[in-house]
Amino acid sequence: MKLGRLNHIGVATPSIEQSIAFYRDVMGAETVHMPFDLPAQGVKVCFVDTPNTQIELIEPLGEDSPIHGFLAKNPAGGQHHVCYEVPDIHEAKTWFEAKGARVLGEPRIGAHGTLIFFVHPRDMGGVLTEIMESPQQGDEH
Ligand SMILES: CC[C@H](C(=O)O)C(=O)SCCNC(=O)CCNC(=O)[C@H](O)C(C)(C)COP(=O)(O)OP(=O)(O)OC[C@H]1O[C@@H](n2cnc3c(N)ncnc32)[C@H](O)[C@@H]1OP(=O)(O)O
Ligand SMILES: [Co+2]
Repeated sequence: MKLGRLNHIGVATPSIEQSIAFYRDVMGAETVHMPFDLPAQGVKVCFVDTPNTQIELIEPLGEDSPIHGFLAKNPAGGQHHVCYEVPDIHEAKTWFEAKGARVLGEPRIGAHGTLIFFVHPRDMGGVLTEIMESPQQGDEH
């Protein structure tokens, strides 16, 4: 498997609205996409475009959100995960499992509408890593 494009950097926040204001007013973001809920993944999501990737702002959605634990430890939020693109999500899952890394659950639809999975941070040098099947050519990034 080859290291693919950095699709986004996930940033957990207690308030997407406050983080949008920060990226717009302090960081000078020009394109902030409409926030949307991903109930199946327990997060509210907002993508902020940078010239070569995106910031994915994530806020807990529901009692079982997987980011409650992270925000309990980091109440102001923080860098949560990185996401790389792969051409074939199933091949990538087999690759990481063969390397002895813990793939968390089965591939499921992520925020860009393609299949994703996560690899446990303890097996990834401390970085929670999301692997995402590349959008079809021509889709918005
Ligand atoms: C999918 C929609 C969207 C998209 O892009 O498509 C998203 O990206 S949604 C993102 C939110 N969803 C997830 O994060 C799902 C995967 N995450 C998990 O399953 C958990 O967060 C998990 C298992 C990584 C951590 O579980 P928990 O929060 O309960 O923490 P633990 O105390 O069990 O942590 C164990 C160990 O891992 C360290 N840890 C936890 N979170 C992170 C992190 N974000 N980055 C780095 N390290 C992390 C934690 O400190 C513990 O380390 P230890 O050395 O044992 O103290
Ligand atoms: Co993500």
